[in-house]
Amino acid sequence: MRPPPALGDLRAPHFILHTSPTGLPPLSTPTISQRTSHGTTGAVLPGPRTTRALCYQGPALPGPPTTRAPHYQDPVLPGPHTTRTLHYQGPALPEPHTTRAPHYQDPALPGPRTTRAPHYQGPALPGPRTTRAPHYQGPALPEPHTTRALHYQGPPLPGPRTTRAPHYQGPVLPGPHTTRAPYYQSPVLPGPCTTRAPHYQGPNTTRAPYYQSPVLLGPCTTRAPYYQGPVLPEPCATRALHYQSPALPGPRTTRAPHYQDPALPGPHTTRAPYYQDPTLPEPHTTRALHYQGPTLPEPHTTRALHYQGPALPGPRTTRAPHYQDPALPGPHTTRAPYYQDPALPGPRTTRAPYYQGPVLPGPRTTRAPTLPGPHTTSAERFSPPDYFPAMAEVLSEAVGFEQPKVELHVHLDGAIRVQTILDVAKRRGVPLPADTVEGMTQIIIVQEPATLTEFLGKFAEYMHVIAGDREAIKRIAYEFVEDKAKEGVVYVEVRYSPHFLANTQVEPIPWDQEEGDVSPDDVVRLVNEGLKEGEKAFNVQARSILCCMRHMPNWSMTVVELCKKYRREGVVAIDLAGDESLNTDAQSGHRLAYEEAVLSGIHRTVHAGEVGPPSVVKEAVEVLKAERIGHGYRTLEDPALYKQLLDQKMHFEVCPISSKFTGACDPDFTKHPVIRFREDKANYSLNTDDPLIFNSTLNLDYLTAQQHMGFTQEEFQRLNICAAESCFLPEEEKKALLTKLYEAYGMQKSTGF
Ligand SMILES: O=c1[nH]cnc2c1ncn2[C@@H]1O[C@H](CO)[C@@H](O)[C@H]1O
Repeated sequence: MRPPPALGDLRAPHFILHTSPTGLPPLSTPTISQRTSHGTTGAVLPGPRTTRALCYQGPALPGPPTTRAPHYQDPVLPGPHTTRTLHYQGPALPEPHTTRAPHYQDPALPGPRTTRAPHYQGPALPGPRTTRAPHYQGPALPEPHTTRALHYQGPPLPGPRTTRAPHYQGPVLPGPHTTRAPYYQSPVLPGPCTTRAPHYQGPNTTRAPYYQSPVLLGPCTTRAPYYQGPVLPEPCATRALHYQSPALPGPRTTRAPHYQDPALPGPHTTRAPYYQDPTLPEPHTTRALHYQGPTLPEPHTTRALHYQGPALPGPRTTRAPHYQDPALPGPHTTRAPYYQDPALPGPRTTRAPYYQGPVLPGPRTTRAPTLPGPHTTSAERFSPPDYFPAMAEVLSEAVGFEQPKVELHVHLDGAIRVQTILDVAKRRGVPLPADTVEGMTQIIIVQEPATLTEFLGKFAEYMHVIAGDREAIKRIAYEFVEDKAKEGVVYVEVRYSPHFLANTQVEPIPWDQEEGDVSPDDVVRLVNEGLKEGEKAFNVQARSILCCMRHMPNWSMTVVELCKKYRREGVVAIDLAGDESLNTDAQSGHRLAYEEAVLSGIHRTVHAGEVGPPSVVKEAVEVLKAERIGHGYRTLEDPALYKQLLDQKMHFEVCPISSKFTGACDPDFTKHPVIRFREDKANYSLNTDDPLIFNSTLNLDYLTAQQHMGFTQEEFQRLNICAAESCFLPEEEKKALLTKLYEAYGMQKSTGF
């Protein structure tokens, strides 16, 4: 038997190359004259000059050395001179002259000499010698000879005995045994009996993950994640996550996260996170998260870790936390926290380590945290502030409202015990700037009214200690419930970003962590466990809300999937948190996630109108279908919108102390929007938001409302009943909670508000 020719041996023994007159091989594909020393002729082979396939590498051919041309795949080799096709790697063929298609791997073919072509996807094979499609791995097929190909994408299967596609894991399908294959991609999901994509668990029809049809009708349609199709024709269409086409046609279009094309044409375009091109042409463009480029050329640009807001107006630009360039040019610049350059040029200058206050007014002035006068220095001599407005009230142990309370808006990562941060840091060997509760508290807390952006920077002081540590994550959830019990809370919905506490499967890994093994999914399970154990130990009902983050639209689909996955383990809703001053309109990631939440029956709340304008509230309600609004203070600036929300009994999650320290509201509490809410008998609640960072408690929020805004016990009762009515518990459990409150308040249910 003749061995097959090696790749470098094409001309021998069967090939003759027609070479060019120069003697060199021609540039075009050489003509191959085919010949054989054996004159045998198979039925399908045209003549005696058959040859071996180019690159044939199969086993020795059993018969005489006839062969087929490259890529020849006719399975019906009738006679004794058949051969193997290119790349054949199957098992030994049982009979001398049959052949198998390439990649065919089922050894159990029932009949003699039958075979199917690779990738066969046709209908049921009629006779006893049928076979399965390549790679088919599904369960036993109910009928003896039928089969469906993997990746079946046809219309609904008509009869009761059709099969399920391999890997199908969805819920029970409504019709008798029909199904769609995984990767079903039909855009026309018409009626109530259409099926769900794999993993889909919601009540209504939906599109499959990875849905890619480009023909979405109408101006406001969205594209699926991973959409990579052609340019979208309508102005309001959003771009898919990972969309990378530079040809965005209209003004105000946004770029997908990870978009990195520097040639953004219009004045309103935004840059994606991770954008790192230093040559931003327009004065009002913003810099992306983690921007690390050179000095910014224009006076109004800014840098800030996480800062993504609009251009800062004046020459007092700020530097990002962690910024360490000592060459700060102007008189009003500030130093970043951690700035430690000893070579500060002028007299009396100093920077307290970890200084995070607002822009300092004069040249070279400085303040250690909370030092009262100008030009003072030394963080060591720092003592706790006496101007913190509510501190005296805490010390007096006055209680604003002693009856059972419901809290709906509190961030788990903004409600950690300082002692726990210290303990975990010690156990993990994480250095911290202070090793006492007092010292660390002073570093973490917001000392005076700041901006939301500055406030959000505070999380960076300690999140790296807790994130990625299973024990710590579970512990903070458990301790949180204990703290709420002590505050007289009987039902709480606590929120957090699973991504912010993870150190793997999150892009980018937050808080400068090394990659680890705690995924957002793990985080949710750990928090669920901690809350559950806390519930048992402290007799508080605790549910959770998972946060999408404004600056991370590419996390949002995962967030909604986690909501769906853990809806039976205490996760009740999705939220959108983070810096509202970001230009987020048409951020498809959030929009798609909220669409999915609607379709899946996941409850929805959105941070809106805290520092952002009423349009953000409107968008939250109309586009994201929010059922509650986080904060919502600035709704009052749009009377029509406010009236509409009053009429529809929209719930406002009000956080009085928070609103002062994030700069959301006038620090004068007598001017607080919640007074208007009260007067209008709006549906709202009182909440702490981030008690760690505001150094506050729920009692302090109630005391503030009582002492500075004239709230009565009756109003406290009313707002707690509003909170219970707007909570995200299932109806039955909500009723039980309401009954508990009515009893505690000594009310008949009918006297509700
Ligand atoms: O008042 C707030 N407004 C907007 N975002 C907030 C506020 N408080 C906390 N977070 C953000 O929500 C994340 C998840 O809990 C926190 O890490 C913080 O970044």
